[in-house]
Amino acid sequence: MTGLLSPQELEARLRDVGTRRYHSLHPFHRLLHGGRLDFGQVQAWALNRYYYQAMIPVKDSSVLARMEDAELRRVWRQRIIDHDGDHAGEGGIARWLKLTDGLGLDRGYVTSLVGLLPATRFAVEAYVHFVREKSLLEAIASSLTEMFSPGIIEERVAGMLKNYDFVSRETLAYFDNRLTQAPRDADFALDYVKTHARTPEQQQAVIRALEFKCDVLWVQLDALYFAYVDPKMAYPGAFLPTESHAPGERR
Ligand SMILES: O=C(O)c1cc(C(=O)O)c2c(n1)C(=O)C(=O)c1cc(C(=O)O)[nH]c1-2
Repeated sequence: MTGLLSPQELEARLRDVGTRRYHSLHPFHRLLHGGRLDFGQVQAWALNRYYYQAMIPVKDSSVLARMEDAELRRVWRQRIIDHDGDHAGEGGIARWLKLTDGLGLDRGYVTSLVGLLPATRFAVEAYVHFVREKSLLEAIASSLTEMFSPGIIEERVAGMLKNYDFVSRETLAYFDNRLTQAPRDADFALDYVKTHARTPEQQQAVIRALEFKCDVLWVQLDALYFAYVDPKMAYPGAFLPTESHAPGERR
């Protein structure tokens, strides 16, 4: 068993997990950002990721419900507001739907989840269950992938704007707010785990929680790759792009 790490050593171990396992390394993202996906494949990505977006506030509500400290709840509740907004039509989920609108996907179809790949559903549900079942420390640690998200978001927005004429700054606006929200959230969560993981066992549990979360993100891209890139075996009933993938062409 590894001995007790200093807070700095723990942070270094966590950053190392990201370097090796974060979903920026996945071949599907390399294709997405490099402009090598067609319109239908980008639609499939946005449609599946909608479920992740929609469930993030459900996940954070579960985390919040387990916090017995009002000060902690006051900080964490901002995450739910960021995604749900204060009013209908505001917040991250609404902005994600602007992206699926911009890609010509019917809102009713997207939000019905009918076209979702089963692996997307299972991965996202696993994240929600994880934060309910594990310790609060592990639940908070599992959000730490956000330490690595500003890099991938900058790469994604620049790459997609350059390479696809069917997306615009406006349809990708979801990511603008994430560039400030993610570092704020990640700094808080990182400070929390560095302060509260006080035994070797707790520190290992924190590292495993981050590895688990990398798995949640990675497996969603595995499923997209299998269904829509190679060997293109989408689950029966899952979203199928139309035959023609001319950029800008609507389904
Ligand atoms: O675009 C991305 O690559 C990316 C990654 C992550 C992440 O690393 O978990 C999140 C998001 N985006 C995101 O938009 C988001 O709201 C979010 C919330 C969380 C979380 O675990 O609480 N991760 C992420």
